[in-house]
Amino acid sequence: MKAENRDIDLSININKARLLVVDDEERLLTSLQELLIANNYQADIALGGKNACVKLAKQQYDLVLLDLRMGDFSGHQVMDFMSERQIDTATIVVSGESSFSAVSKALRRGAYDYLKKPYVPEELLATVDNALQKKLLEKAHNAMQVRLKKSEELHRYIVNSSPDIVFMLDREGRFTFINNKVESVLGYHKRELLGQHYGAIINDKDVERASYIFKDSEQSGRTTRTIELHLKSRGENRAQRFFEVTVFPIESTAPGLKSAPDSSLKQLIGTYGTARDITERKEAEEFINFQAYHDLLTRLPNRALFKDRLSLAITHAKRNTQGLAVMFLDLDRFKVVNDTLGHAMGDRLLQSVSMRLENCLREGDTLSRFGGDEFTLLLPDISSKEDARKIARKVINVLKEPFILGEHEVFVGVSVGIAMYDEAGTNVEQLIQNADIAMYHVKGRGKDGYQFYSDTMNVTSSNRLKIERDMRNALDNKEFRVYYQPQINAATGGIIGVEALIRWHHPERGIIYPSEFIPLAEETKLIVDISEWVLKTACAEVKSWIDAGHSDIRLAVNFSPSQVEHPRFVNMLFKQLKEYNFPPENLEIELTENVIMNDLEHMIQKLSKLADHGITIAIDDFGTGYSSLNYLHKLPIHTLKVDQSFVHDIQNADNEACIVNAIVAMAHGLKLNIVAEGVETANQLEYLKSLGCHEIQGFFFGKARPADETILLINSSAHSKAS
Ligand SMILES: Nc1nc2c(ncn2[C@@H]2O[C@@H]3COP(=O)(O)O[C@H]4[C@@H](O)[C@H](n5cnc6c(=O)[nH]c(N)nc65)O[C@@H]4COP(=O)(O)O[C@H]3[C@H]2O)c(=O)[nH]1
Repeated sequence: MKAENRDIDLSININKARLLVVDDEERLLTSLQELLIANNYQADIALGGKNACVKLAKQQYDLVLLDLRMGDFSGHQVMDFMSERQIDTATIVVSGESSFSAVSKALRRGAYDYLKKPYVPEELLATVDNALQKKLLEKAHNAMQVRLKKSEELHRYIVNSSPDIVFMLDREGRFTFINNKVESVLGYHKRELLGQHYGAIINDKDVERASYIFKDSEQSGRTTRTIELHLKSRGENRAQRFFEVTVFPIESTAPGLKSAPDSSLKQLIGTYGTARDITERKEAEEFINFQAYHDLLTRLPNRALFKDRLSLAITHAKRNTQGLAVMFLDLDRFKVVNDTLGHAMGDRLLQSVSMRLENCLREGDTLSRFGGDEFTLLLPDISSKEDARKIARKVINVLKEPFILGEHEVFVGVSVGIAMYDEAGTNVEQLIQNADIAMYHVKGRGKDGYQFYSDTMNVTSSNRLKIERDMRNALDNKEFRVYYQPQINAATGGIIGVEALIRWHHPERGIIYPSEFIPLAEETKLIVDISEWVLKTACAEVKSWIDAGHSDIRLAVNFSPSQVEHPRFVNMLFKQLKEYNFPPENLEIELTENVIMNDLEHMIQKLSKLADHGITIAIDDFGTGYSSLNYLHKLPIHTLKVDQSFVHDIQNADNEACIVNAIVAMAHGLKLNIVAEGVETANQLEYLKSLGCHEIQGFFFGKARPADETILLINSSAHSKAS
C-alpha cells in the first residue's frame, strides 16, 4: 500500500496546510491570518500582489487566498505569474470585486472558488476546506495518471522488447495486436498485419497444420498448444525461418478485457500467442542429425544410415518377394593418390568419385561412404544378376575415366563385390559382409572388376575363421604344394618354362584351388608368408632341375599385391634367390596390371632393380584390368600374358575380330614376348601361331602338376628336342 502511494503527493494534510493570504489591506490580512491559524492552518501573508509573487516563487503553498484589486499588482496578474511559473497552487479569490468579468477572468485563470468580501468566517473556512479537498483529489488523480502512463510504457517496452513475436487474434483469426518484433524478425510493418488473417504469414505447406492447432486451441478451451511452423517473411534470405508458435485461447473474463454481456458466461474472444524464432536451433539440430548419418566429406549417407536403409529394403523385399543387391566398392589406386598427391587431393578424389557414382544411379538407390576408400551401394528391386551386372559394369566404367585433380590426371579403378538378396544373405550384416568378401576376391587378383558372392567363397564368418585358422596351420603342417604348368614353345612343342601354381592339400577337403583361398589370404595378409613359401619351394625345386641340366628352364611365379607393395620386396627377393643360388635370369615374376598401377612410381623403381639383375617381368591377365598403354613403355616389362578369356574367344582359325589380334600386334610393336594362357584347343593354338604368338600355356599341353611329374615331362620334352 505504501509503495503504491509513493507517487501520490499526499503532502496536503488539510489541517496542516500552508496557505498564503494576499491583500493590500494590512488589517484584513492579519485578521484573516489569525482566523486561519486559529483553525490549525499555517498561514503566511503577503501585502500586495508583488509581495505575493516573491513569496510564491520561494515557497510552495497549498492554497492562496487572493484579493483581486490591489494597487501595485492585481490578483489577475498574480494568477498569470503563477501560471507562467507553473506554480500549481489552488487559488480562492477573496475580493470585493464582484463584476462578472472580473470573476469569470479569475475562474478562467484557474481559480477554484470565489468569495465575496465581506465574508462570513465559517463560509470562508468551508470554502478553504473544500478547495483543499479538491486539490488533494486532483493531485492524487494526477499521480495515478502518471503511474498508469509509466506502467503502460513499461508493459509496452516489455512486450516490444520480447525476443518473441507476441500477438493476439480475434475469433476469426485476424490480428488485433502484434508487437514490434514482427518487423525485425519477419520484415512486416505491424500496421499491415493488423486486421489480416494469420494465414497470410504462414508458409503454404504449414497452413493446414496451423489451422488445426489454432482451431483446436479454441475448441479445447484452456489448453496451451505449441507447434513448429515456417513463417513467411520479407526478403529472400529469410524465407525459410522456422518458429515455435505457442497459442492459447483468450476468454472474455481475462483481466483487462471487456466483459461479455453476461459476465458469468466465459466466452472465447480470440487467441493469444507467441512465435519464437528457432531457425538457428533447427539448423543446428539438422546439422547434428546430418552429421550422425552422413559422411561430411562426400555428403553421402554413412555406414549407420546405409544399414538402416538396407534393413528397410530387406523388409520390403521379404514382404513383396523381391530381390535386391548390395555392392561393396573399394577403390584400387586411392592410396597412391593420397600418398603421392596429399590428403587434400585424396579428399577431392573421393568427392569426385562420389559424384560420378551418384550420377549413374537411380532414385531409390543408396550410395554410402563406408569408410576410407570404401563405398557401399544398395540397389533395391533388383531381381536378376544381369541387372546387377549391368550396374557393376557401369560403375567400373564410370570410374575408369581419368580424374583431373588440379594439374594432375589420375586413374583409379574399382573392385566391386556383389551380394544378391536372398542368395548371398538374408540380413544386413550377412549381405554387407558377403559383398565385402566378393570384393576381396576381385582384389585378390589385383584387378578392377566385379564378382558375385558365391557359397564357394565360404559364406559364414565362422567358416572364414576356420579357413583362416586352417591356412595358418597349413604352412606348419606342410599342406601346401607347388604345382607347375608347362609353358610351351609353339613352334617346337618344347617346354621353355613352368608357371608355379599353389595347391592346398587340405586334410579334410582334399585339393583346394588358389581362387578359393588366395583372396582370404590376401585379406588377412597371410599371403606374404604363403608367397614366400611358394617362392622358396619353387626356387629350390626348379634349381634342382637347372642343376640337372635344364639350364634354360624358366620359372614363372605369381606375386600378390601385398607382397609387391612391401617396401623390402626387392631385397627379400634377392635374398631368397641368393639362398637357393637361383639364377635371376631364370626367374620371371608375374604381376597383374593393377598391382603395377597401384603405385606406379615405386613400381618403376622396384621393377628396374629386378630387371637390372636379369629377372624378367610378365604382365598377367593382360587386357582385363587397367589396360593402359601409357605405363608399358615406362616399365621394364618383358612379357605380356594374354588372359585366357580372350583365348577362349577364339572360335576357329579364321577368327578375325578378336581382342587377341590387337594384343599380339601391340606386343610385337613394343617388342615384348607374348604368352597365351588357357589354350585348350588345336584351333586356338593354330590361330595364335598364325598371329605370331610363340609361347603357349594351357590344358591343351597339360594342367599344372606336382614337381616330380613336371620334371619327368621336362625330361621327355628335352629328350624329344634332342632326338
Ligand atoms: N580353364 C583353364 N584354366 C587354365 C588353363 N591353363 C591354365 N589354367 C589355369 O589358369 C590359371 C593361371 O594362373 P593365373 O592367371 O596366374 O591365376 C592364378 C594366380 O593369379 C593365383 N595364384 C596361383 N598360385 C599362386 C601363388 O603361388 N601366389 C599367388 N600370389 N597367386 C597365385 O591364382 C590364380 C588361379 O590359379 P589356378 O587355379 O592354378 O589357375 C591357373 C591355371 O590352372 C586352361 O587351358 N583352361
